[in-house]
Amino acid sequence: MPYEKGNGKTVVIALGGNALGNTPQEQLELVRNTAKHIVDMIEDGTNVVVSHGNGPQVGMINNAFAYAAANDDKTPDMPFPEAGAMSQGYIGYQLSQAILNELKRRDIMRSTACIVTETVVDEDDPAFQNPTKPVGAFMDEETAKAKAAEMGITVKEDAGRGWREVVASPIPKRIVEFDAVRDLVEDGYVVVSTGGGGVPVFETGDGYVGTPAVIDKDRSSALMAAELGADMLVILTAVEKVCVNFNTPEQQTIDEMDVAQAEEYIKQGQFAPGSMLPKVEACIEYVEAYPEGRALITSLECAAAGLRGETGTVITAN
Ligand SMILES: Nc1ncnc2c1ncn2[C@@H]1O[C@H](COP(=O)(O)OP(=O)(O)O)[C@@H](O)[C@H]1O
Ligand SMILES: NC(=O)OP(=O)(O)O
Repeated sequence: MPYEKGNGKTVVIALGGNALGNTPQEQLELVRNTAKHIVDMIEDGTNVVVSHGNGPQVGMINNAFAYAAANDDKTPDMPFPEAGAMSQGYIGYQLSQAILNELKRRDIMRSTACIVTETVVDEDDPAFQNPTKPVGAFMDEETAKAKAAEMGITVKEDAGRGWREVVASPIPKRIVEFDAVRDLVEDGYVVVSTGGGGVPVFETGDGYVGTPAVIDKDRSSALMAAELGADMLVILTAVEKVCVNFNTPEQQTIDEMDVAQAEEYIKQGQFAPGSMLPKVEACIEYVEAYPEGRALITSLECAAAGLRGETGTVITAN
């Protein structure tokens, strides 16, 4: 039987950490639930490109290889870009399998395709001088500072939630496999791509070369959504709506904001760096590049309702 094509909107979904959990085993359980919410959108005919985070996972892979290589002579040193590609591979495998199983359960004739994706970054990006992207597990301050001294890594406090290793997070310039993603979407595939923002690569005279960094997946998703001319960028995280005065007695949810209002809130410091700020910035980048589009920030559980315009925070160009 031929596969169906979506006949509705095209959306790029960026999945946050709560959709994936902390270990491969926990993730396998969680992605089944994540897949249900994604397939709720597909069932309405929506064409979906799914991207996902990889901060905890690439940190875990990197630490595991570093530990093993330091303690035996059989384990090779694992370059960071390869660790990033491994994280895309196993997360993408679990996600696309869970989505495919859910599609089959509902007798929806769509199929999935998972692409290990590279994203071009600029060698002169100032991010390489100032690491900001949290990777790996949370630590207490003492452990984090001891690891930093022992291993020469940079650690920072992450939005009031503990300490983590940080690596450079350069700006995504171009998604290398973009044409393949577009063609697959046009052919009706549910595409998992740009995981972990894509493996960061430099474009050199000799071709693409991986570099040790982690791109913010929300920014790469914004780039993908703008290039595709997607109707919506959907950023799914742990909160139903973005707030002002977050976590204070004066907290208020935001239903909708245009770029000017969002920039005003950014000036006021309403969105925490390393968590909500890059999400709002990614939404601004997308609607500025593609003003017909609408960006939505909401929770996984509210995703389908958010697409119907019933909840979440919507960001528009004006
Ligand atoms: N102004 C804000 N409004 C809502 N949530 C905020 C705000 N500032 C910070 N946050 C926090 O940011 C978190 C989302 O960032 P993070 O957990 O890093 O993303 P991800 O879901 O991609 O892993 C929310 O769950 C919330 O705890
Ligand atoms: N690459 C990336 O943005 O990962 P997290 O969402 O897990 O931080």
